Amino acid sequence: MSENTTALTPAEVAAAGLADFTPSTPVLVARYRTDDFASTLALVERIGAAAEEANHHPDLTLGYGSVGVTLTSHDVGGITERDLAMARRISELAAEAGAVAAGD
Ligand SMILES: C[C@H](O)[C@H](O)[C@H]1CNC2=NC(N)=NC(=O)C2=N1
Repeated sequence: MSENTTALTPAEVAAAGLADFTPSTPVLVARYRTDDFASTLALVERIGAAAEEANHHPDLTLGYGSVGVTLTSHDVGGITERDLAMARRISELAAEAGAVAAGD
């Protein structure tokens, strides 16, 4: 396999000594389509309440007919069980709201 199709390990990336670039932390991402801004805002409100209850917060991108969700555990710089649990909860809330996950 050529060197252009082999995934580098984090150590190999670090050893590259790149000047302006750093590896990003692993994240979970989802995108949900909604009917309009008001329904997106209502879903964001419910996601926010769940995040406050769990004390584990996603990054959200709110749009007219969609919301983007990114989950990672900032304190450890990676994906933890907290992210998996919040992803499951957000999927439940989106389904209850009739929001459709991109790719579905
Ligand atoms: C002080 C507070 O408990 C921490 O900052 C919590 C808040 N919500 C959080 N959310 C996420 N995604 N990662 C964290 O590490 C985190 N830490």
